[in-house]
Amino acid sequence: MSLLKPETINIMVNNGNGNYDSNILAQYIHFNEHLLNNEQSYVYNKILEGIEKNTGQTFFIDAPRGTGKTFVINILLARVRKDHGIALAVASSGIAATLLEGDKTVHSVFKLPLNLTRVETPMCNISKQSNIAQALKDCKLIVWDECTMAHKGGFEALNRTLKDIRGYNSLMGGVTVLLAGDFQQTLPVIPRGTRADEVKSCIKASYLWPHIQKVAFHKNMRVHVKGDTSAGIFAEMLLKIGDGNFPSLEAFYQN
Ligand SMILES: Nc1ncnc2c1ncn2[C@@H]1O[C@H](COP(=O)(O)OP(=O)(O)OP(=O)(O)O)[C@@H](O)[C@H]1O
Repeated sequence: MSLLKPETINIMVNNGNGNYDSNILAQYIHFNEHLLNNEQSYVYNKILEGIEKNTGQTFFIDAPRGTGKTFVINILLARVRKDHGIALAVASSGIAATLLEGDKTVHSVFKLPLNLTRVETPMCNISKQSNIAQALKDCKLIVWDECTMAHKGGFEALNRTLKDIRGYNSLMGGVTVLLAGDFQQTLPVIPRGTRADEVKSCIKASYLWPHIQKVAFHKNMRVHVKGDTSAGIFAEMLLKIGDGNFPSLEAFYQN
């Protein structure tokens, strides 16, 4: 059988029961794995090793816009699913979720409580008899994109729930978790809250944060691979805004 061209491969396709076509996924991996740049490759292999050795680590990829976070995540998802493993992919917002296979928001999949600020030890609203509980028990990888927008209580609720459902008292119940996001974009939104309230509620302020392995991407692949210089200018502008070094639009474009 001849190989499909990368752009014709749709790894989103499954048979509706969550079963993926291993041949299609193998081709997807074949076409894309060797394209990974050095920093992507380092992170990809580190996470893959964690999954294969079942080390139960939680990783955070600090990835500014266009550095290939979605690209790497989708190859990791394909790697797990090709071998019929369960990999769950969620995002904090609906828009980001559409870029990941699975197309689900973290609230809809993990049934996060809505009153995170008022409950001291929140748990996800998942019954142990449900299908999602079974999937959480069996899964090899959980990806949470845009986690930087999430309230730390949601992250802690997931940790508590995974420990309970999987019956294992280590971080995230021993499953490999990949968090991704960019703290220089959107922080959690706290209704009528101050800037300090937002900083206090983001996952960096969680007691779990020191236990997470941090890795980072720096190279803007929209510029390097796609030659999209305007994406580079926009990304640079976002970085300056995030660093608090953005004077004004006029001054930015004059430099
Ligand atoms: N190693 C690579 N080889 C070829 N293309 C790549 C590589 N890494 C990323 N790309 C391409 O670069 C573009 C940006 O990558 P991607 O969408 O994964 O970035 P991102 O970090 O998720 O960005 P954003 O946060 O803006 O969504 C995409 O078109 C992607 O296919």
